[in-house]
Amino acid sequence: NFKISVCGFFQSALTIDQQSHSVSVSEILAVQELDLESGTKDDGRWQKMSQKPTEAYPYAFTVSYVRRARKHRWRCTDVTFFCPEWALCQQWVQTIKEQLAELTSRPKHLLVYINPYGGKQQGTCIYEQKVAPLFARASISTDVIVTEHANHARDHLRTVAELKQYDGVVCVGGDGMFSEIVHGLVSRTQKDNGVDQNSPEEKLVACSLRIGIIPAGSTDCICYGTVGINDPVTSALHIIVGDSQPMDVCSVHHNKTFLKYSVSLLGYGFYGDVLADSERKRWMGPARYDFSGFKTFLTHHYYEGTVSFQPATDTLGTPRDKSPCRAGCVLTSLLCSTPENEGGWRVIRGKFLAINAASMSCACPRSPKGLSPAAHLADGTTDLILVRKCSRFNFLRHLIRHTSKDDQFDMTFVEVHRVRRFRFLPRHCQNDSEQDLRENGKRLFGQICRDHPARGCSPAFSSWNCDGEILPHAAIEVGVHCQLIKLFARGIEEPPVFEDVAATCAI
Ligand SMILES: Nc1ncnc2c1ncn2[C@@H]1O[C@H](COP(=O)(O)OP(=O)(O)OP(=O)(O)O)[C@@H](O)[C@H]1O
Ligand SMILES: CCCCCCCCCCCCC/C=C/[C@@H](O)[C@H](CO)NC(=O)CCCCC
Ligand SMILES: [Ca+2]
Repeated sequence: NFKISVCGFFQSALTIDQQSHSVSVSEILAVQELDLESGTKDDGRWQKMSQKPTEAYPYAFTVSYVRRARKHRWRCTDVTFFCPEWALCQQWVQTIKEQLAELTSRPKHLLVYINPYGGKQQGTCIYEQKVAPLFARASISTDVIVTEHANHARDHLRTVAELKQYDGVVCVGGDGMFSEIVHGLVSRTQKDNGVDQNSPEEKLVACSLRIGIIPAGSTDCICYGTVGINDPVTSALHIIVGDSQPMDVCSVHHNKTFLKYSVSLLGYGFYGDVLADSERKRWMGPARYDFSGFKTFLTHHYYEGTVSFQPATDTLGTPRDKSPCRAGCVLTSLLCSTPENEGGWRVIRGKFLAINAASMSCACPRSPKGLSPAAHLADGTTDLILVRKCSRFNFLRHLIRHTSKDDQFDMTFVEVHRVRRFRFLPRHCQNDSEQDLRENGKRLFGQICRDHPARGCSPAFSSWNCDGEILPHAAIEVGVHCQLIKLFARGIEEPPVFEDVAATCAI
């Protein structure tokens, strides 16, 4: 009354409850023979088995595999098989091990950076309790570094010898920590390949090491937008199975000098001001964004300037599409190529409450569909969202739509363009040589305005929020580098089919 076959995938028909269940080998995490003589397993999990060996079936092995749970969560589940013969048991264990060994995309050795101060300051605890045991079970070895200061991970990656010994880099933290890893890896790759990051037109060399994110931050929007949930166990399992998700990276330059890379949001005006205010309230933890968001909404500052951009006319999608980027997305599977007919530049001058460039959806627990719901992770474009000066009431309507099904772009004062490159020049910055002088003066004026808000007084300059970090200049040039990095992720899977599986079965 049972059948097991291996034909590209491992299949078992369970005798219990007459249920049948198949698990792809690619989603098996580990196989372990049970030591029945001592009556227990190395890690004590023996107690959890719902059925003990019988005289007829005295040998057993356990397969750990990925089970899909609610809301894109993955969990590690064990199933124990009992065998009548020792040799049969051995044969199964060996066969499964051989099949697993053929999965060459799985990492064996990882470099892990933990930010102990990100989010709710739980990074170390999350890694030790939830992630390290899973890596150990999957026989992944690690070198772990708990960071001691900001940019520790970035600078270590830039200089560490023998980076090639690793199959990937893992960061335990939030978007800021991920950004450090991106800067470290991208800079290192350009240095190793003799590429000058200061040239905005330069084609950058893609990084070969994949990056894993164990979410332990405040927003975790990169993790949320590439996995579908900010859950440490889910992310650890995506790393173990060796998923790979390419991602675009924007380079930001000022005056032909490299400033920063951005993977999620470049936001001037509203999101820049929220961030600038919230940085002074880090002690509040993730709640600082709600506080500063509310405060910034009330101040209702607008900023004048000129946005120039190169529309991505040759792409298959638009920012108003109804279908979001999901696992197996066709735009992501296309190879990046330099468009043959790069379109001309468009120029828009105006007064803006917000200028946002979203290279991915920027979905996060605060806004499950994100700033640009149809943005793609790896299509070589960013969605440029311009929110013109409008009433507080209308801006509130726009913001609230980020949290509902309504279209936040379907408003007269909002426009959105899918672009490959853009520039921003704040008003009063007429030429580059004058720029810094003017910026410093206006920044001072802006600060006075901020500190003593008066009716009709809006500061001349905001700041750019670059993936959660403030940029030192308002005038910037941005270019998208298609699929410059790869993550241990697969994009957000479509809603899973629920499965129930009994924990024990017989061969
Ligand atoms: N040991 C450390 N001490 C102080 N700061 C650190 C340390 N390690 C990393 N950092 C910095 O802390 C900043 C914030 O960290 P992280 O991104 O992990 O959390 P977060 O800001 O709470 O979350 P999010 O970025 O998702 O909003 C990062 O920019 C990083 O450079
Ligand atoms: C009245 C209800 C209004 C609700 C409006 C909700 C709109 C939320 C949109 C969320 C956009 C998140 C963009 C992500 C940016 C990250 O790169 C960055 C680093 O973590 N986070 C922030 O800057 C933190 C920025 C946090 C902003 C709130
Ligand atoms: Ca993109």
